[in-house]
Amino acid sequence: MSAIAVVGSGAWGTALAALYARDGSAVRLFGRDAETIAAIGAGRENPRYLPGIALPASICPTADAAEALKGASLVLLVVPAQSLSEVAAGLAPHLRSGVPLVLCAKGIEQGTGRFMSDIVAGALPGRPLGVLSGPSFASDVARGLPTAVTVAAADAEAADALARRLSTDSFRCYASDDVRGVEAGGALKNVLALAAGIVAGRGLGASAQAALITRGFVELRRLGEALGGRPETLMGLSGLGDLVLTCSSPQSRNFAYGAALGRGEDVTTLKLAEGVYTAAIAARLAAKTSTEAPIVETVAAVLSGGLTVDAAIQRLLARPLKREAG
Ligand SMILES: NC(=O)C1=CN([C@@H]2O[C@H](COP(=O)(O)OP(=O)(O)OC[C@H]3O[C@@H](n4cnc5c(N)ncnc54)[C@H](O)[C@@H]3O)[C@@H](O)[C@H]2O)C=CC1
Ligand SMILES: O=C(CO)COP(=O)(O)O
Repeated sequence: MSAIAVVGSGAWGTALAALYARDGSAVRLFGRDAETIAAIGAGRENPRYLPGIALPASICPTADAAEALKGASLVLLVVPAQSLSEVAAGLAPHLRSGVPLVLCAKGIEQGTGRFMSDIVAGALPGRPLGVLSGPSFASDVARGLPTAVTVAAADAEAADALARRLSTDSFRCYASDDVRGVEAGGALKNVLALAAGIVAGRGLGASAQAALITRGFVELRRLGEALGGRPETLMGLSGLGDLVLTCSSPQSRNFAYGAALGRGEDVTTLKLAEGVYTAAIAARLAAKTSTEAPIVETVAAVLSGGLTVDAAIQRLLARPLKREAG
């Protein structure tokens, strides 16, 4: 099989590298952190981001972008959303034309409101793009546990081809031509997972948790549609599917971050929680599109320090009553 280059050697990049290496692809894993790259090469483990999970010996880790991308027929971009613009621009000299880029981050660029596909279309114009998103914890995928995700491309046949290429025996990819819907689902579920974590951390109970997830999904769907996604996509793996996963498991870094906030703990040492960076811009996009998104707005206000957790809960509960379908 042809070579896959994975750009980003954090938890998700390492997991995807392990997935495709086990599936028989030649995989090069590029990371900027030479220490982590050396550790992966020497110990067949990513001690910083996926400790305790054995990685296939066939993964070729490298800190050299040119080496990683040389001859690759598929490139997975797996760096955090706020770094994607810088990383994509740095890859330009090393990328062959026509090689598909698959965007695996879940977020919205803070300063600009751009989704991942907009960022890469700007930094690397004219490249075929796909977006991969859905319920998939890195540690599950790295261990070979099964899941299903969505792979989107603007052209339906290109999406079908990418989904075939990215599917393995344990990783089932559904194709979609709704790029924005898939991106919006992946980005917004992180903000709602923060809210679900806050509810859990504050000890508000399972009933509140279910209510929050359900109303959170209404917001994900409403805002996702306002931003150009289709309802059926937002009800799919990248929206509802990933929302269910991350709102119900402390394995989610966003949920864990929210839970720590809910318990009143220090959050400064916690792992990357993309929702922390997406919340404010998602709230701004809701305002810009006149979309009602009270949970997203409340999460943004708590994160900015404008609202305490208790005041946030009171604010959501005291909203004017309304019809459920509205
Ligand atoms: N961890 C998970 O279970 C999943 C994560 N994702 C998404 O994948 C994206 C990446 O997440 P993780 O790998 O989990 O994060 P992580 O925090 O584990 O790793 C981030 C990696 O990106 C690298 N990086 C950061 N800024 C960089 C820059 N400017 N240049 C080069 N490399 C840079 C870091 O060195 C690190 O290797 C996020 O958007 C996340 O939402 C998606 C699905 C599952
Ligand atoms: O997106 C994910 C699983 O699908 C990972 O979620 P967290 O970033 O909250 O851990």
